Amino acid sequence: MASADQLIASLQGIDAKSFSSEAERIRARDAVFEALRRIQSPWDIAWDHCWVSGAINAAVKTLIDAGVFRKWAEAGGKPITSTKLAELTGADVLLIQRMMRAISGQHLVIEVGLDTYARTPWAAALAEDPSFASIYGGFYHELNNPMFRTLPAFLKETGFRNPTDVSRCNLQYWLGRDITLFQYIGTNAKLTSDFNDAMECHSKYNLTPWVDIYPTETVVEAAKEGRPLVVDVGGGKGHDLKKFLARHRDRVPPGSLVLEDLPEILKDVVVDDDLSSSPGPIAVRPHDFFTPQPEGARGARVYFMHNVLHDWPDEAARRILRTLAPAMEKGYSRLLIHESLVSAERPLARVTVSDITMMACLAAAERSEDQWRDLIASAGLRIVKIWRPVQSVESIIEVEVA
Ligand SMILES: C[S@@+](CC[C@H](N)C(=O)[O-])C[C@H]1O[C@@H](n2cnc3c(N)ncnc32)[C@H](O)[C@@H]1O
Repeated sequence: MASADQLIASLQGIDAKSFSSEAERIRARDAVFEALRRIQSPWDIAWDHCWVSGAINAAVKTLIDAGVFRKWAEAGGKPITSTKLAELTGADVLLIQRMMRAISGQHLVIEVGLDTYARTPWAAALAEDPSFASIYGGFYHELNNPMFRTLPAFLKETGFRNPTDVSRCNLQYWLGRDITLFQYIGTNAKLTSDFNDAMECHSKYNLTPWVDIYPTETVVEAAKEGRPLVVDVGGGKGHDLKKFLARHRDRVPPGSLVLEDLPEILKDVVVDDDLSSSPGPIAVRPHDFFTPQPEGARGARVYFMHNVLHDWPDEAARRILRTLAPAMEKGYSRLLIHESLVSAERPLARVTVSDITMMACLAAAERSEDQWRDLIASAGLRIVKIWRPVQSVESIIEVEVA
């Protein structure tokens, strides 16, 4: 018989800082989650799925919109009552009390006294990192979560076929419009900015930075003069180029890091807010990756694609690669595909959740190593090496012209 007291005692005092490395933290987190599922009754699990997710997302979004986390931080971030939070935000005290009780029940804040709450690292991050708070904004709240509502009906209506047509998938079924995901995001400035923030957060919190996986010193060492160093294809806000820049600032000539994305996605992107030089190291170039690379972006040492190809079914992904390949110099240029690999056995839960997300919004998929090999070979390219960090969600597939 397991002793609840013993178990509870062994879990007391554990937090994210209790482990010797990030890989150890993730191992422990996954084990605790697995144990939780074994302890939960079927009803506990259904309760989490069908009640908790919706109610808590709504409470969190309401508290963010009311300014609770921001005002709490401005007031010093110490334990605080709901009454004080209502006073700071001008919101109804009863409403704030109910929302705070709800998120406290999920251990998102800690009840330390009567109606008094302390911040967790999550609650502090909502105030300190605006892009983290915006995850609960236009992208997830207005798009990512609601689009799942229609996925089962769409799959039923289409005879439970695996979707592969990006222009006739669940997104169009849900929206009732003939529009693809990135076109739809581009129609709304707030959604575009929230989407870019969400991608930045993935890049910041969901994985090992690419410069810690791939030996980026080889990029600067081998660089040919007058050529771009890194072209970030579909690079969003440019957060991955900034990681490279932070590592190699002294060895990056002006304009040699090229940020490419659709014009509407790049419209409000600022890459050089912390850089005084002009022109800065990062050149922003609107570009559609279904068209050939422009003159200034050819023959680069590295073409970098982070979470781009998982947005596209095989045929479109092959077209993107075949369109890019002629810009690569054989024996010199590398394509770094920074993506998840679905393991044959016990694939990471983050990857399988992302797989269903790709299915729902783009009729696309996360790929296994074999699927990546087939796709890359079919575009006239070959894999040099797969850099696969321990316990990390995403790997780097290093590719060159075959
Ligand atoms: C999942 S996001 C990844 C963004 C960024 N690489 C990152 O990892 O945060 C995919 C990116 O591809 C861009 N994209 C979609 N279609 C494109 C196209 N036809 N040409 C260029 N970029 C495109 C999107 O705007 C988006 O920024």
